[in-house]
Parts: sequence; C-alpha cells; structure tokens
Amino acid sequence: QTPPSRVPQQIVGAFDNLFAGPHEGRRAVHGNGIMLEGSFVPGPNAARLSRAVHLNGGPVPVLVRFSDFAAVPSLSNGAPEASPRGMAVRFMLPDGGDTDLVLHSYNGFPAATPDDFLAFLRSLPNSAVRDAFAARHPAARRFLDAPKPTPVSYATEAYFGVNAFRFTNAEGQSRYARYRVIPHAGQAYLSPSETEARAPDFLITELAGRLAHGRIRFTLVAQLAVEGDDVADGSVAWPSDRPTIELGTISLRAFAQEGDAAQRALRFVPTNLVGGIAPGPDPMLAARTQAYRVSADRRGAE
Ligand code: HEM
Repeated sequence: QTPPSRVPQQIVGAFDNLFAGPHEGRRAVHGNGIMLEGSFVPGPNAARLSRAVHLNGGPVPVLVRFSDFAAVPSLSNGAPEASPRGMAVRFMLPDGGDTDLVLHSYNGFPAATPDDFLAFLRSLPNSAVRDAFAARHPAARRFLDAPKPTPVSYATEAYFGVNAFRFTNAEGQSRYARYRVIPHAGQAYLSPSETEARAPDFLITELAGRLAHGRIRFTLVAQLAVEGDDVADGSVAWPSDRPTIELGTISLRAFAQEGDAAQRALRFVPTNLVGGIAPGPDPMLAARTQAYRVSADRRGAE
C-alpha cells in the first residue's frame, strides 16, 4: 500500500495560486456553475456494457452542474479561462445511493500523470516556463494550442470523461471505455466578436430561455477501447473510429431549486461509482478523488 500522495493537495494549492484563491465556500477550480435537474433514461444497448443499476432499469433522476474552468468569482462566461467547460452529473439510484460523472469540454488533458499536471499548473504563470514545459510535453502543447471557442450554450457543447473506466456486464465480460456526452442541439460556438457582445453571465440567461421552450437533451455515450489503446493515459484522445455504445439520454427539465447553498454542499467525485463500473488503471483517477476531497472539505461540502 502506497502512502497518500501530497500531490493532489499541491494541485489544489496550484489552482489557488492561479485563481487568487481559496474563495470562501467555492470550488478550487470550476468555481462558477449552475445546476439543473432532470432524468436519465438508459438506452437499449447499455446493459451490454455494464450491469450498473442506472444503465439497466427505468428512468432515474439526475442533477447536472455546468461550470466554467477558472475559479475566479468575477469570471465572465466568455473569458478565455472559462474553457474548458465542465459538466458533472449525479444519478440518484433506486436504492437511495448515487453515482457521478465528471466531464469537461476538451477531449484529452494537458498531462498524463498527477506529477506532470502539478508541474503544468505551476508553469502557467510564466510564459517562458510554460513554453519550455510544453516543448517537453506534447499533451500540454496540444491542450494550449487547441481552439477553445465559447459555446452558444452549455447545451451546444460536447463533454468528455477523459479517464477510462472498466465496465462489466451481467455475463461478467469487462471492457474499458471513456464517457462522452453529445448535445442533441448540436455543437455550436460563437465567433470572438459575438462572444465579446454577450453579457458576462449570458450562458445562464441562455439556459433559462432554452428551458422555457422544452427539455435540454444529451446522449451519453461510451467510447470503447480496442487492443493497443492506452487506458491509463487520459491525455491522448483515442481515434474517432473507435466503437461506441449509446448508454442513454440525459434530459434536463429546469434549474435545480436549491440555488447557491446546494452548489456549495454538493460534492461530485469521479470515483463515486456503482457495481458494474470500476476505475481503470489511470493514476489521475485516484489523484482527482483526493484533490476533490481537499477542495470540497474546505468549502464545507456535505
Ligand atoms: C489529476 C487531475 C485532476 C485534478 C487534480 C482535478 C482537480 C479538481 C478539483 C480540486 C476540483 C474541485 C472539486 C470540488 O471542490 O468539489 C475539480 C472540479 C472539477 N473537475 Fe477536475 N481535476 C482533474 C482532472 C479533471 C478532468 C480530467 C476533468 C474532466 C474530464 C475534470 C473536470 C472537472 C469538473 C467538471 C469539475 C467541477 C465539478 C463540479 O461541478 O463540482 N477534472 N477538479
């Protein structure tokens, strides 16, 4: 048994350094968000991948939190540091338990290991140090260079789970896969001048307008690993021709009633799992779990 690493705690410290935190009652990263409620209906093929209860039964209630990346309270939705966007999903299970997904809008990650992620975050304040780091780490270079346009809506963005999980079905067959969430409204983005013209919180008013016209829907998909795909390294996207299984439809009905206090109280954890889904060998999952705990404990989450 390896002793708990200090790296997740240090990553939270690196976020604080970047965002002038900690900010009272708020997350260390993805600090600004909005919560919606709705339901999830599993697709007919979901059970082929996993025996997980929410992938095998009737509809279950969900709570979704959309967020912007930088944990700066005054950050506007159109700021460059607002990308990648986040989408966290909590499924409320029939037995009273729950399970979470924590996704973002970039298909990959700037680092493959917690140590590299810490070094990447620490390099960011100084452009020369950052560029030197990126020259030695192609995943960081790819992330920095990737276009990060502002979406028309949280409902016109696609979201990626990045770190692979191991799914096991009722026959005991296991496969590695990564989550992705595809918007029914299609992916749509603003031009820089359109972004500039938007109000600082336009993504929230936009959602209000959209919800008045009906539900917001997304398809939850599992992208399956094939022989040779690295299931321990979320920094590299798998080729787009990998087989996928539709796990079901997330359908959002309204803003969650609870407001700011509920956002503070709620802790999403990427390894809050149920039988039929287990972490893959990616070292980031354990580091994420520890870091989210540090951040949630200090804001007084439940
Ligand atoms: C080692 C890698 C990572 C570390 C250390 C890390 C750390 C954190 C921390 C400390 C939080 C705040 C949690 C809280 O206060 O409740 C957070 C939130 C979040 N992270 Fe990560 N993260 C990592 C990788 C990722 C990846 C790969 C994704 C996307 C696939 C992601 C997406 C998010 C999202 C969406 C949130 C907001 C969750 C919410 O709405 O409560 N993170 N992360």
